[in-house]
Amino acid sequence: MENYPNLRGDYSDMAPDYTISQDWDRYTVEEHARWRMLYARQAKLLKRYAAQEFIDGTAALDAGDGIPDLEIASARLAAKTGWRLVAVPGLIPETDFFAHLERRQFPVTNWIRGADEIDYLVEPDIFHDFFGHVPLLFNPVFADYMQLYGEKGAEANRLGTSKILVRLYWYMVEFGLIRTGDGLKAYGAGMLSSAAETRFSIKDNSPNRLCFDLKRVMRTRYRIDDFQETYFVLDSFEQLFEATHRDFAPLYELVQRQPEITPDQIVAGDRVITLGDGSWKQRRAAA
Ligand SMILES: C[C@H](O)[C@H](O)[C@H]1CNc2nc(N)[nH]c(=O)c2N1
Ligand SMILES: N[C@@H](Cc1ccccc1)C(=O)O
Ligand SMILES: [Fe+2]
Repeated sequence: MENYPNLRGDYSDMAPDYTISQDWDRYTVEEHARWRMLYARQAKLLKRYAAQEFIDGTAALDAGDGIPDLEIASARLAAKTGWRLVAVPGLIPETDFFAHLERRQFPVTNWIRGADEIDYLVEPDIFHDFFGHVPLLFNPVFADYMQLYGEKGAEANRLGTSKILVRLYWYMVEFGLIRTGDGLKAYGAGMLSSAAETRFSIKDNSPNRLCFDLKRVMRTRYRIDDFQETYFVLDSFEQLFEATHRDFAPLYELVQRQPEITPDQIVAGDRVITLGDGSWKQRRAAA
């Protein structure tokens, strides 16, 4: 939460676990129309840019007609993988976020982005949380991964070390790519809720696209205020699940002792080489 420049949302009447009632009836006609526009535009990009598992989950949700009622969507999701949706006023502290995932509950922000930030916004809104994250919760492997992630999160919080785990979430849940027989596809929620970053992450030749390597992901800092400089590519969701389950804890000690690297750097043996003109650092410093 401390990273985000301006927290929005009404946190006044929420429960201790940050949940609120969605009050689906209070959305305006204009907000529903904005949802339909966002949805129609992004749905057009899925065939070319999104992983099939994501497309399947979107079809199961069938939420194109307007801002979804979370209780209805939650019942449909629970029947499939046991995940439920809860409404929250916006970004919530990592401890609470992980605790929800550990209980197979996904927090969904209750407000929708403004007309002036349709292509990209820094904070998660209901379009990002619902359209971006919920479809893959219909996929059994990813559904289990997200709960495992929550369990690791609770453990990391007890160790006071969630920074490294958040990188894993950031790169592999928010901005992950996957290699398929039909080429490179996006599955990360952070890309697939942003039309601009969806295209950028697959088509643009400026970002690095690296094979998934858990240790490198754990060491690499990320941006919260712009498209990513580096995307990691999975061979399968099972690969992510197995690596996290088996290697996160043992690697954790090692990574703690190594210097962190920025996305425009690569590690060759014991050397760290900065790619490009190092502009990432200036931009980062400016951010
Ligand atoms: C996992 C990591 O802590 C991540 O930044 C969390 C923090 N809090 C959040 N809070 C909400 N409501 N939604 C999110 O996606 C996140 N992401
Ligand atoms: N940038 C995403 C929203 C997002 C916020 C925070 C983390 C990841 C993604 C969008 O425009 O839809
Ligand atoms: Fe997200």
